[in-house]
Amino acid sequence: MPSVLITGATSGFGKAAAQRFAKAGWSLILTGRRVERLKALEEELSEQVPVLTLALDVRDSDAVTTAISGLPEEFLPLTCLINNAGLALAPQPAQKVALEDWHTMIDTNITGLVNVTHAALPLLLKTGKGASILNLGSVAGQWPYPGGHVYGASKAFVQQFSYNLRCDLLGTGVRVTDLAPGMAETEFTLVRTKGDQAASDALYRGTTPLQAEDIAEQLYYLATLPAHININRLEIMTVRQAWSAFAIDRDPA
Ligand SMILES: NC(=O)C1=CN([C@@H]2O[C@H](COP(=O)(O)OP(=O)(O)OC[C@H]3O[C@@H](n4cnc5c(N)ncnc54)[C@H](OP(=O)(O)O)[C@@H]3O)[C@@H](O)[C@H]2O)C=CC1
Ligand SMILES: O=CCS(=O)(=O)O
Repeated sequence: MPSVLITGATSGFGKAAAQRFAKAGWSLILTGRRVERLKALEEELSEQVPVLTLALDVRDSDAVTTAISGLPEEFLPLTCLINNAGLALAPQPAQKVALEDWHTMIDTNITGLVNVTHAALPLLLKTGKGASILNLGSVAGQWPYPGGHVYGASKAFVQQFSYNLRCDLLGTGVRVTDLAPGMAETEFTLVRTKGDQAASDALYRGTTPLQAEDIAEQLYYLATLPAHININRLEIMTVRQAWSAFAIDRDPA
């Protein structure tokens, strides 16, 4: 039975991915900080497949290394790592943002992802052919927009780190993908606005955002491709989202 390690499984893409991989019979290693949610997910899915939950903050490199290096034999070999835990904060312009918010995004989206990858690499290399690292990037990593500042930059890191990993893992059979979604309705905007439910509802109202299940389906597709195929980057948007024109600063008329 293949096993998948999913960071940020307590909500959104991570939770939907746990449900999707469980449906296909994969063993699940699920992480996140919210213990109650992990417990609820374990209760829901352990009737279908073996589930191991690890209450982890991905920013804590010692905790990450200890947990992943000590995975029980029952959950090995590790076939897929989904580096999903992440967040955006402070949608205001850069000049109005608290430095702490920038640090939180860097510590989570960059350092956290690197911590988990470093700890899981020995296990994935042991699995070799057919193993995958699926990194949650974002359209924000490629396309700038107002208020994107450190969030977009952190996702650009995810893309380049994914590509560079590909170079080093050549010959090992381990695949790496930067999965880059556009607007998707999860708790993402609630977190970004520090709990402003009205702002979150307003963003998704009157359109058709991607749903967590859409991304989970892509993750499952990527993890189960024939072992000789590596999709380097997969950018995915709702058909109701596209780019916009350059902004121009003009003199008053
Ligand atoms: N929704 C969107 O529009 C898009 C989202 N993304 C990316 O997809 C990923 C998932 O986002 P999404 O599902 O939408 O958002 P959610 O807010 O719904 O889920 C985020 C998950 O990340 C976990 N997480 C956050 N910080 C930490 C931390 N320090 N340690 C461990 N886990 C953490 C949360 O768990 P807990 O709080 O329990 O720790 C939660 O399970 C993120 O990387 C995001 O940047 C990319 C493109 C589009
Ligand atoms: O990564 C999230 C999608 S967006 O808010 O940057 O469009």
